[in-house]
Amino acid sequence: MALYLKAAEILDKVERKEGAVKTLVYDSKFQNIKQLFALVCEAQKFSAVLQDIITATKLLKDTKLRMNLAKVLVYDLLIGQGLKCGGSWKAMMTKHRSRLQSELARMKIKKKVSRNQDLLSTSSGQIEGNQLPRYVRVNTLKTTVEDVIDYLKREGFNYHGQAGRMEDLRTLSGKTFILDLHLPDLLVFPPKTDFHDHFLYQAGHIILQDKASCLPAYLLNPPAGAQVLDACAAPGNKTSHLAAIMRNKGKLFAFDLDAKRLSTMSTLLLRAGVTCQQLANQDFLKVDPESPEYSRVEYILLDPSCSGSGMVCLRDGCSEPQEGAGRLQALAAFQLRCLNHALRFPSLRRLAYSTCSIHTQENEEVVSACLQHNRGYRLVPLLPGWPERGLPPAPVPAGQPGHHSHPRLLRGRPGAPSRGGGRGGRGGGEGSGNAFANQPSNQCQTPSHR
Ligand SMILES: C[S@@+](CC[C@H](N)C(=O)[O-])C[C@H]1O[C@@H](n2cnc3c(N)ncnc32)[C@H](O)[C@@H]1O
Repeated sequence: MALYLKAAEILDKVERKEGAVKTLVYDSKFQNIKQLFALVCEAQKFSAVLQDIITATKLLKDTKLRMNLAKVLVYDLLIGQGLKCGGSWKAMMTKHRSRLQSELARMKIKKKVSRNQDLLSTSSGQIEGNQLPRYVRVNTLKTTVEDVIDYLKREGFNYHGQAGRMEDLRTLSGKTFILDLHLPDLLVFPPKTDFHDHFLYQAGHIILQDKASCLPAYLLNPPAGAQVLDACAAPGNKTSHLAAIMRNKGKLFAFDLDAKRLSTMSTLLLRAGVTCQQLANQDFLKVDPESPEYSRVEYILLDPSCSGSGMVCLRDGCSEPQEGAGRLQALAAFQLRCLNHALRFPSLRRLAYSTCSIHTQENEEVVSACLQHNRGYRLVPLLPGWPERGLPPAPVPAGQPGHHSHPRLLRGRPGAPSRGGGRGGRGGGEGSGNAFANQPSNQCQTPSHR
């Protein structure tokens, strides 16, 4: 019962705009945070469907339940894994079960869908995530883009070549797909195309990874043979992308604090054919940059824990994601510590920092603060065709070391490999991106969303 009361309370608070789901769940002190978070997210996702069922069956009148309490109970009864309570609530809900089930079935027939999931895109509470293209990264450790395209064509998919503009990604429908505009190993399918049971996915030939999540490794672009460090790595999608870019040659140190996530990562990397990794269940902040083991680390990917406010699935139903100020501050402080720590590796040439947050506190402000403390580093312009740049970092005060009158116009050392701006890039001029530099040999770049 406590689970449902707490979940309903959080939904009430979200409606009153008292905070984002993740923060409210986190702050609830409920003993099983994961279970609570999953229930709240699902009930919120299916909110419009649940409301329609509850209204049509007059459940509130008959049971005297509040709407959000009814929603979480009906969710678990009809869509989730069954009620996790006993006593009077279970008896009450069981009494109404067949009426509620009939209403759900009627709704599916009316909308001409067979799965509960498919009700989402047709309900009034349409979710944004459902409208995003399905991105599929070709795992070049196991296959080639050409082979995957051929395979899918033989299965009846129509390949429309490389996208020429962003609009091409939005107009995909049916069994069509295209090659992404920016990333050479990324295929784009219409929203909701499901590959989870597909042979190519099961065999690790394709990875289901959003475009935003592909940017950090793509932009870091470590060459084959390099020594690379992935600081907060699990579950490892970016790690496997890095390994693919390095063609499994070199060394990829990957750390994560969470043993369970690291073990999942280990399985995923095996499936993806990654062999150049060295995993460690370790706090990155306790990794010694001066250790001889890391003396040749030249590339670091830093994708630390964040508020997740930029993840579409977590924003569903919230018009304006709101984080508790205290939590954001704590996250930003942690991210800054990680970033400052990463810049202490003596051979570091380039670092990619990413979050899936939409808050400037976790993005631009962290980068600005870091650059203020690490005058040997600068941002460099990458991916010039990318439309979103975020805010420029606070300028270094005039007269102080590292001051540049037009920091956005500075670039990394000529010849230092960089996507979009240097070797192997796609052209584009100085200052065309969210990138800064001040010491020739070190680069720090910030794709700000995963
Ligand atoms: C955003 S997730 C990383 C996602 C991953 N880069 C990917 O693409 O699959 C952040 C990860 O950082 C880990 N983490 C948090 N604090 C850490 C620390 N001090 N040291 C190492 N890992 C940490 C968390 O366990 C979590 O798995």
